[in-house]
Amino acid sequence: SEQKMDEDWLVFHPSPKKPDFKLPDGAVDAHCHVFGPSPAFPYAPERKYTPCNAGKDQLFALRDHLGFSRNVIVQATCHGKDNSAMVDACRSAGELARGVASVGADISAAELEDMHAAGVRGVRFNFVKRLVDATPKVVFLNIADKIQQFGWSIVVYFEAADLEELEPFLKQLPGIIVVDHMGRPDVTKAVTHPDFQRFIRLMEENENIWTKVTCPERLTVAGPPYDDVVPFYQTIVDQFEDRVLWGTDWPHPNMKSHMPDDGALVDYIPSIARTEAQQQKLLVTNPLRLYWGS
Ligand SMILES: O=C(O)/C=C(\C=C(/O)C(=O)O)C(=O)O
Repeated sequence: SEQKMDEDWLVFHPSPKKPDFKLPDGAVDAHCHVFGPSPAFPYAPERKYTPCNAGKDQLFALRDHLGFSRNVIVQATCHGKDNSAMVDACRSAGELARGVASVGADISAAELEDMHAAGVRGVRFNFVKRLVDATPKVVFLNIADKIQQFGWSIVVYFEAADLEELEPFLKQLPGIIVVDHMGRPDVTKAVTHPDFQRFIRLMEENENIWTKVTCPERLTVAGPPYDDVVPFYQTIVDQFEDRVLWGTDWPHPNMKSHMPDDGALVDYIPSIARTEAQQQKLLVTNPLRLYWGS
């Protein structure tokens, strides 16, 4: 039966603007999701929120509207370990989409092979307490070992307060690790604050750790135009331009303060990556290398 979205859920922007910023040819929206539509693709019983339906056709229409060529579709916690909506979207898009799945320790090589054939190229380990219950780290280490044969990478989602405790675990993970939203820094503390400097040092000391310079709407305290968040992105892009990715985060789960216009988010890119060379790496070279092996 139909699963009703949460009362306080903000639905994605119904008519995003055409961006003023012209995306480079082949640009990749490297962090986005598909939700349902339920009941065809039901939400997980263990979920901590129930989203609006936001299916593959709407995602691909947004891709075309904004001027992107490809998507990396990341499994969201509302679908738990049922990756069917994401895999279906990857299959429909063929070479134009890759996926990042959420799997359990019991995942089989055959299941991984099926997902790889559909375009999945990574797994996601989520540590955000409001989204998931804790998973023993040994489970993640087992999954990390299982995916090496496929050359997959690992997306990790955590909050800045958890980085110190997570750091030894992150350093144990093999392959490329991609941190969602810069590990969610507290932007009321300066870029020079020890907390963000811990994240910078993590990237300095570990060449295999990348990050997404995404979701100013989540990190901001000041609100649009997100002046309090942009210096954090600029610091990361200026220092690690070969290890950054960008994405819309459409359909923007769990936004309560406001719902960004996806076209307006694209227009922030030139303030995040201030040179054409940085924009080319952020939007094309880096995601193609990581998810299309080219
Ligand atoms: O979409 C995001 O990256 C952020 C959020 C949600 C998820 O990632 C998810 O449910 O998997 C959030 O911060 O609520």
